[in-house]
Amino acid sequence: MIIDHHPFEVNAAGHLMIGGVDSLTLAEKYGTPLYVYDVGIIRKNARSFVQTFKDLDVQAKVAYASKAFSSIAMVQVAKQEGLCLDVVSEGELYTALQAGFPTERIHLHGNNKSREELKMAVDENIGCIVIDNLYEIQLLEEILREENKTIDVLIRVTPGIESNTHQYIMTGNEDSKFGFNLINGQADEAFQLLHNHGHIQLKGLHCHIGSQIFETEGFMVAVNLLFDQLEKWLDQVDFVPEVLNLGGGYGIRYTEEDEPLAYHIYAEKIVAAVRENSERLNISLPEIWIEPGRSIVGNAGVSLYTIGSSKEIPNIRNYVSVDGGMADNIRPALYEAQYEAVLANKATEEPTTTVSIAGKACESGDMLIWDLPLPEVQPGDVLAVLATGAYGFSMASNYNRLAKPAVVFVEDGMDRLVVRRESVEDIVKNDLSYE
Ligand SMILES: Cc1ncc(COP(=O)(O)O)c(C=O)c1O
Ligand SMILES: N[C@@H](CCCC[NH3+])C(=O)O
Repeated sequence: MIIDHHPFEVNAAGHLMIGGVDSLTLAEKYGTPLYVYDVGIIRKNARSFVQTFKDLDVQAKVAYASKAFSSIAMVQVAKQEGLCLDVVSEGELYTALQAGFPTERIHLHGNNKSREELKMAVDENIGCIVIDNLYEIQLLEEILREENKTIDVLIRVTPGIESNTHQYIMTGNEDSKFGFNLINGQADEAFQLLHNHGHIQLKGLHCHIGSQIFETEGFMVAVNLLFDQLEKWLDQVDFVPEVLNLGGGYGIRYTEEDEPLAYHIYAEKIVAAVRENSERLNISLPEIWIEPGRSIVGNAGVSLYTIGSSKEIPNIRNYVSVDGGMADNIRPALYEAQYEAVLANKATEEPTTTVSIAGKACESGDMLIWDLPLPEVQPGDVLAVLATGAYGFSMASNYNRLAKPAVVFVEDGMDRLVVRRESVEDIVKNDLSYE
């Protein structure tokens, strides 16, 4: 059964339960489309990374990559769990500040950070800036000189690894817009500028090899490549890194075909590789940082939709349309991402039909799921698309001027609205008249 691949229960009435609440009650109370998160699952995911490092007795920081899902409530959960926070823009940083997130636990990323974003980071005394390019170094130097301040940084390097994932979400390969390439000497150029800098404290290196990765080999190779470079800097100028950040990318289960590793396995393998290399170089073990995004929130999120019209094309396909689609989940259209779904009101009924789930946008590509086995579908049924917690809300748009759905958190049988549904007034609120 589809529901067996996902961490949700079904009640005696056959309704999907999320965090101890009947999903139909949520659909009724808040309307659809609706993003619902089981906060208990978010906490469990976060703790499995944090606990592994504790068990291994290594200094580590787990930074939640807030691009996966950023909202004030989510940032507050990350704070409660003792995580650090990876932000990549003024908006994500502002969200963190509004959430009261401790600034020293915030890390700023981005391949084109603006002067304003860098200044905001410096003014707020955030914990670390991950330097991506030479232009950024120039901007940051100017700001720090003007303000006579210092800040901790990591150099983001691109190790030249083709991770086993979709081309658009692969980031560590040589031909990438991110970071300084290790192979062609760009990383060395950044290092020469940054080590022994008056205002910039170089703490170590960062690399992120890609996203939705199901094996540990790529992380091992990345660690080895980072250490090959570090060895040179150790020999040349006695540079010993205090921090190594291995990024995020830990894969989750969207469908039955996905076979993710338990999160502790990634952490254990990374620690083993860093330990082995540190021993080889005879340096102390650097602090290990990771930046999981999808693996913290992905499987905790469910998108609820109401079924509307359908179109049967004999011998070809049955289309069933829902009240959302690519505007609230662009991933199927953008990456051909696959999802599974159940009827929330018939979650354990055997499938009797196969339908393709269409969104309501004026776009043929607005399909959420192709060929989904379901029980008999009626208008008004609630469809629950599973594992939509990462890069759904955060990549949502107002295409066709569709309003963004609300977000509800559920924990221990209690539900709470954490992002209000947009209204049509919200959609036109920045429009100005031209009459
Ligand atoms: C630098 C960096 N860190 C962390 C992440 C989070 O990745 P994921 O959500 O796959 O864990 C990303 C996105 O891929 C990223 O680019
Ligand atoms: N947005 C991508 C992953 C993010 C990549 C970020 N570097 C996805 O939905 O899978």
